[in-house]
Amino acid sequence: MTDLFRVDVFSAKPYDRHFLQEACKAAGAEIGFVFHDMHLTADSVKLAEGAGAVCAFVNDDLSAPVLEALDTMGVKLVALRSAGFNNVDLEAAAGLGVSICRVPAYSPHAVAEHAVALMLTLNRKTHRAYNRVREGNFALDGLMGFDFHGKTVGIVGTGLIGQILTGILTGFGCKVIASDPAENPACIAMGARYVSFDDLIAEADIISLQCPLTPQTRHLINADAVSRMKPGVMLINTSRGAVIETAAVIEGLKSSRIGSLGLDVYEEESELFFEDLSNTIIPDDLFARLLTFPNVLITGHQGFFTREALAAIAGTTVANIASYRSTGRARHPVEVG
Ligand SMILES: NC(=O)c1ccc[n+]([C@@H]2O[C@H](COP(=O)([O-])OP(=O)(O)OC[C@H]3O[C@@H](n4cnc5c(N)ncnc54)[C@H](O)[C@@H]3O)[C@@H](O)[C@H]2O)c1
Repeated sequence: MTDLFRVDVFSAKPYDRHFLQEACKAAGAEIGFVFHDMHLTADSVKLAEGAGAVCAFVNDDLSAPVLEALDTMGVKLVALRSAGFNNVDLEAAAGLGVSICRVPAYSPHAVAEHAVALMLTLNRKTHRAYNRVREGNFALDGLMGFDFHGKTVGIVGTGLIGQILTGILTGFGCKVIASDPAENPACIAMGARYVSFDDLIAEADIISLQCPLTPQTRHLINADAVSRMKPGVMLINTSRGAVIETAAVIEGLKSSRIGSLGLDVYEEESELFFEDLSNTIIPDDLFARLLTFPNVLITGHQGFFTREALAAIAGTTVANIASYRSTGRARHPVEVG
């Protein structure tokens, strides 16, 4: 056997194993993956002893203590299988000389289409209709929706995903307004109008969050923002959980200021998502409260979960690692600033 570069993959699900091994084979990369089901944490990091790199996902802990432990073990590369990198202490990584890389784009279509799935389901209540019809209940009471055509959709963050979402929604005949510190000409060309965040939340019938989690966007949707939204607004979050302050949207739902809420991400999701907890008691009371609302639809961070996206994530991850091995620099590094 040739000299394989050992990469320890944390939070590894069967689909991660499959797609990473396929990508490795396709690229002819000399990588030996070691898969761990558990998250990367200050406790589990010791499993990476002897590895050349670790490969991590959205709920893995890459805070300073974990990075220091990796550095002490001689692990100098963290390959993220995600676009977002809010779970990494970049300053600490830079100080230690631990390289971080990510998958900047895999399938923005996957996430944009999932946001639309949440919107359409909440609006036309197909999740409730499915159950009713199976029980022989063909009554329509409570299932009334509205036409998307002509409605104003506010997209917060018009990068790769926000741009695809703009195209889909303008195709529906929606008016798209957007807020983003960097205007995207492709969105303007499709008819989007840039406004301030304050104007967006006041004008939109549907608000969709597509920005990264940063210190500026943490709890962007707080009690004050909710109080300035249109009564009955639909709020969709497929970005990162902590862009929304959960307690504030619960109050917004109770007062009916928020008419419906679709979440693919949740601020405390690392304790919940990606695991089968159906035989356990969920200790998170805010999450449990969200589940009681008929107008709330939650999916467990599955926006990225398409065949095309998983193949692209694995392909870019393998390319990042191979490039780091041959040149000392990953193909898509994440750097401070
Ligand atoms: N649910 C999922 O499975 C899933 C999958 C992939 C990505 N995501 C999330 O979606 C986010 C967006 O992904 P992307 O590929 O479109 O990223 P991107 O970097 O292409 O676009 C992000 C956009 O947000 C803008 N932005 C930054 N700060 C902002 C602010 N304060 N207000 C408004 N806009 C702001 C940026 O200027 C940029 O245009 C990722 O950061 C990630 O957190 C979720």
